[in-house]
Amino acid sequence: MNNRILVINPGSTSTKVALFEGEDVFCERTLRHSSEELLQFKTELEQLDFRREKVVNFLKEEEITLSSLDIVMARGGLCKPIPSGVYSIDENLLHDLAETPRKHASNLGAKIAFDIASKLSIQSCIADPVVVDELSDISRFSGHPKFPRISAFHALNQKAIGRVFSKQVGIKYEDLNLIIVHLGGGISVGAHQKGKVIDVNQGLDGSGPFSPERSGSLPVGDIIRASFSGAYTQQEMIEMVVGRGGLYAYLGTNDAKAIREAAERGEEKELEIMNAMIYQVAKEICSLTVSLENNINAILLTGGLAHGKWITDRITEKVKHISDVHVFPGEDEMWALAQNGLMVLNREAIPQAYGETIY
Ligand SMILES: Nc1ncnc2c1ncn2[C@@H]1O[C@H](COP(=O)(O)OP(=O)(O)O)[C@@H](O)[C@H]1O
Ligand SMILES: CCCC(=O)OP(=O)(O)O
Repeated sequence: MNNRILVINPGSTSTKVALFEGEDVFCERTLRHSSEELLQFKTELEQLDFRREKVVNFLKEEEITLSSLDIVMARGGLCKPIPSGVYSIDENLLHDLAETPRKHASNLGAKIAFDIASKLSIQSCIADPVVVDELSDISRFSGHPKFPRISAFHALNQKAIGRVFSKQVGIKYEDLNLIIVHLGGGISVGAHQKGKVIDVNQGLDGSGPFSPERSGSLPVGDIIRASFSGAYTQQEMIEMVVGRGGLYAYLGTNDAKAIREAAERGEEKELEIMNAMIYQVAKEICSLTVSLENNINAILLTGGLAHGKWITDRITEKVKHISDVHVFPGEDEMWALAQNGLMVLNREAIPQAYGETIY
């Protein structure tokens, strides 16, 4: 067996697909989806066929023989809160991902992986889905018992980057205190205390800095009044928060690269909005010094926007008094999923049953 692992990772602005052979990447592609392309669908679930077709086309274009695959790994979505780990994709999991009221592209990964794997009678799994929940008790308080804070963030990439950094410094991830910032279509800022994410902004539709396509925290009274004003549908309100919030709302595009380039050229509006986003990210980082009791080994910046040195330099300038800042551009989610797949194939990890681990 060659240990051929197909990895599928749907994010808010892209579907990343890769084929690994053991530890090595054989081929990899980021299939970008523009705001226009995605906004033709009313819900994420409606994007299923569109995204699955993109994955199947990738397999054809790369001339990958389906029968040569050994396992399919996908980034997991907004199912019920579960511990960090690797999970078999089963009907239970697919049901919860289809029914969840919280919509996100990662809800589609398991279904696409399952459909491909079942035809081949091979295993399909998710690992460290976005609902990994290790919050401390105190960080669950929001301000009203009806609305506790929940854990929804870039768990897979934050943990993978935490482990990459731990290897670099020769200290176990479980022995480090880190603030890890994922700067993607959504932005999440996590306090990693000895291997557990004890506090993190709800990076989907809850709180934190605004991002290329999300509003982050909004003035809640104004939101309630707008929701009941009759001026907007529920869908329109949700889209102001996820999909058409943040950079998109201010500038009409979620393409942070193009906006960063314009800001660097000195275009006034782009510069002002980029500076505001950077300011909010830095504020969020500083807030986690409380969660980690000022005992922080390093701050790690990762995600697509971390390719922009202009952005990471500005964040660094604002938070370098807390700890050293290290930049890991892009993300290691594909590699992390492949590693989990390899461990399953080598029987070093036994996939857990989702239904038995829900908190
Ligand atoms: N060099 C760059 N400078 C600034 N932003 C970038 C750069 N490269 C990519 N990006 C932005 O990163 C975002 C996508 O981040 P990524 O982590 O890949 O997204 P997703 O959250 O969809 O997986 C896009 O807004 C893209 O424009
Ligand atoms: C729910 C948090 C995960 C997330 O926001 O992922 P993307 O930035 O890839 O959309």
